[in-house]
Amino acid sequence: METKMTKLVRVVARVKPSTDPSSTGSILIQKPVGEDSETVTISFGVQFAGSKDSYKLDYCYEESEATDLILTKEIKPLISSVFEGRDANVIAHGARSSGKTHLIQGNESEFGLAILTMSEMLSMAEEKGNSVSVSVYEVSQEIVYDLLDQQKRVVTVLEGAQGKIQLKGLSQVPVKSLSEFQNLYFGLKKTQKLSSDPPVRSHKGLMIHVISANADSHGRMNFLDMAGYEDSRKQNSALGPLEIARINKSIYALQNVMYALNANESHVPYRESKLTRMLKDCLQGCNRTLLITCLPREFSQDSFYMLNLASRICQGGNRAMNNTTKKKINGLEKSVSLSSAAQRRQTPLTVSATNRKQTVLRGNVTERKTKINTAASALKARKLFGEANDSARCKTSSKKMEGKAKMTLKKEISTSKVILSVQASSSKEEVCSYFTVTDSQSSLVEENSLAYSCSAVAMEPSYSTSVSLSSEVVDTTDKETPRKHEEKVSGATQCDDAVADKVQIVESGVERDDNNSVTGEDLPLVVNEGENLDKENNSLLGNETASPPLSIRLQNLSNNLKSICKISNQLSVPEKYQTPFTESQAEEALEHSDITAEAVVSLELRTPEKSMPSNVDCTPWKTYSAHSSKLKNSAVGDYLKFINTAGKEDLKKLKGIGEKRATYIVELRDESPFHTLDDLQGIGLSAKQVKGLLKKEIGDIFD
Ligand SMILES: Nc1ncnc2c1ncn2[C@@H]1O[C@H](COP(=O)(O)OP(=O)(O)OP(=O)(O)O)[C@@H](O)[C@H]1O
Repeated sequence: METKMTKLVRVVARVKPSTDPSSTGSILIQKPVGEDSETVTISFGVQFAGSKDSYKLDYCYEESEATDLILTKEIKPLISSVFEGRDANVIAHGARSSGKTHLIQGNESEFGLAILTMSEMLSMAEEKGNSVSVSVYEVSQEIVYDLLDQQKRVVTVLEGAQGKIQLKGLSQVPVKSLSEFQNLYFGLKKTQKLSSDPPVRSHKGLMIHVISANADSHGRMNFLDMAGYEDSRKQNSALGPLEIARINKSIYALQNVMYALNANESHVPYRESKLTRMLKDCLQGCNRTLLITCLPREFSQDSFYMLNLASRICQGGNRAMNNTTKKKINGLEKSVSLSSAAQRRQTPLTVSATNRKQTVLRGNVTERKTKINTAASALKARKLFGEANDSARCKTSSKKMEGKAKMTLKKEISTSKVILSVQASSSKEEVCSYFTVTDSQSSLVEENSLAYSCSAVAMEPSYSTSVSLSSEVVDTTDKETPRKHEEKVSGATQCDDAVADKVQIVESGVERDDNNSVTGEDLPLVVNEGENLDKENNSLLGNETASPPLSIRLQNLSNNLKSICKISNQLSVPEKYQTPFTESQAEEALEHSDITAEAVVSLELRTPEKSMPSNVDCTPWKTYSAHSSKLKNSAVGDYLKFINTAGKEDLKKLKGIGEKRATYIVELRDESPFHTLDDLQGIGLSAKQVKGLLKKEIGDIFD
C-alpha cells in the first residue's frame, strides 16, 4: 500500500524501543485506523508535565514495525520521482541517541533505510539502464566535508547567478552493486582522519545520484542523518553549550525550511545555515521530503521538544488558532509576564544570547523546572518560527545591504571615493575581497553585532563589534565640484530588492556561521487585527524627567532633515578633503561647514538609501521624493531606536503600548533588539497595526 504524498514535507515518527524495561514513562500513540491512519496523535503519559499536549503527525512507525515497511510506504514513491529526474530527501532528526543513525545505516541484524533504498535503486537502474553514483558528506561547524575523500576535503557551496547550487569539491563515486556501496559507505570510518578535538557533532549526508542512460535527467535521493538535538543547558553533555547551540541552530534552520515549504510560504529561509543552503536545490520546487522524527519510547524533554516542532511542520503552518491553542497561549502569556526572568532562562536563546547568559543558566534549576520547560518548549516552537522569519528578513536585509554596498564599491573603483569609518582602517583590497566571499561571513558579523547585525555585513569579522559602513556617493557627473553625502548604515535598513537579487554569493569553505542573531519573536500576546490599540494607552502624559516624547523627537528629526537638505545644497567641501576621509577628517570638514552637531547626530541615525545627486538631474519632484523617503526612514529609525532604548514608562507613552506590551518590549529587546518594524510583530502586533501606530505618531507631529 503506497502513501499519497500531497505535502512537500511528510512528517512521520519512528519509535526507538525502550532500553529500560522497568521504565514506566512512555509515549502514547493513537492510530485511529491502524496502519491506514492518515494522521496519528502522539502524547505523553499523564505523569509528565505537559501531558495534556498531544501532537499530530502524518504517521508513526512503532518498534514492532520493520524498517522495510518505511521503505515500502514512504520511500518507494520517492525513488520513482528520483528516476523521473527529481530530487527527494529522507531526513532523520530527533534528540540525541534517538535512533537516527540506526534508522539510516542500520546494523548487522537490520538494514537501515540507506541500504534498503540503494538496493531498490540499483535494481531499478539496471532495469532502466541508468547509472548510479554516490556522494557522502558531513556538515560540521558550518563546514561541509567530502567523506569520500581521504583527507576529508572541504566542499565549497557555490550559488550561481540563477540561484543554482554547486557543491564544488564533492566527489561522486559510481556504484554498481550493493556490496560495493556497503564497502564504500561503511568503510569510511576506518580510512578517515580522526575527528577534531574537542569533539564536534555533525550532520551526515548520503546523496545517491541517478543519471539516465542518455544523461538528460539527473535525480538525487538525499539521506540526511541530523546531529542530535540537545538542550544547551545540560550540564553533563560532552559538548560545550556553544557547540550545542551551534548544532541546535542548524537543526532549527532545517526545521524552519521544512515549515516554510509545508506552509507554502513565499520565502523559504535556505540561507539560515550551511546545510540548508547546500540542500536548497534538493529541497525546493516540487521535490519531496520525508522528515522522520526519531523518538525513544521513554519520555525525554528533548524528544518532546523535537516532536513539538515536527508536529508544527506537519500541520503545514496552519496558523489559525483553535481554542486549545489560544488557551495555551494565554497561559503562556501569563507565565511569561509573571515570571519573565525565570521563563526567559527556559526559552531558547539565540546563540549569542546563550553565550551571554550561559553562566546564569547553569545556576538556575527550580523545582518547577519541568513545568516551565514544557511551557517554554511550546513557546520555543513559536519563537523558532518567528525567529526564522525575522532572521530571514534580517538576512535578506543583509544581502540587500551587501548588494548595495557592492554597487557602491564598484563605483569606488572608478572614483576611489569610499570611506570606511570602522574601528580599524581597512585597505581597499581587503574590503573588495570581502565582498566576493560573503554570506556566512555576514553571519559572523551578526554574531558580534547584535544591534546592527544587518548593517555590518560589509565588514571583516574582526571589525564587526561596532562597525558601521559609511558609503560615500560621489556625483561623478560634475567632477569639478563633487558633492558628498555621507551616511551611516543603521540596523533599520530597508534596501533595494532588485540590487539584492543580483548579488552572487560565493562562499569560502572555511567559514563559520554559528550564531543566531535573530531579532523578533513570535510571542503570544494575542491582538486581533483591527482591535483598537489606543484603548490600551491613550494618555500621553508629560513627564519632565523622562526622555522627550517620540513626537518631539520626530519633530526634531524633521528639523534636522531640513537643515541637512539646506546644507547639502550649500556645502562645498574644501579641496584637501576631497581625497578619502578618515573619520576625524570628516569631523574636521564638518567643523568648517555650518552643519550643526544635531545634524551630525541625525546623519548617524540615517538609514542608507540611494543618495540623490543634487545637480542638474534633480527635478523638484525627485528632490522632494528623495527627502520624504529619507524622512520616512529616519522616522522609522528613530521610532525603533526609541523602542530599543526607552524605559517602560516612556514606552507606554506610545500609542498602542500599554503595560503588557511595554514589558514585552523590554524583555525581548534584551535578547534581540528590534531592527525593523516587522520585528515589532514579535510583541503581538500585526504588520498593519505597526504601520498604524507609526502613522499616528507621525501624524501627531502636525497636531
Ligand atoms: N530501532 C532500534 N532498535 C534497537 N536499537 C536501536 C534502535 N535504534 C537505535 N538503537 C540503539 O540506540 C543507540 C543510539 O542509536 P543511534 O546511534 O542510532 O542514535 P542517534 O540518534 O543517531 O544518536 P546521535 O544523536 O548521537 O547521533 C545505539 O546503540 C543503537 O544501536
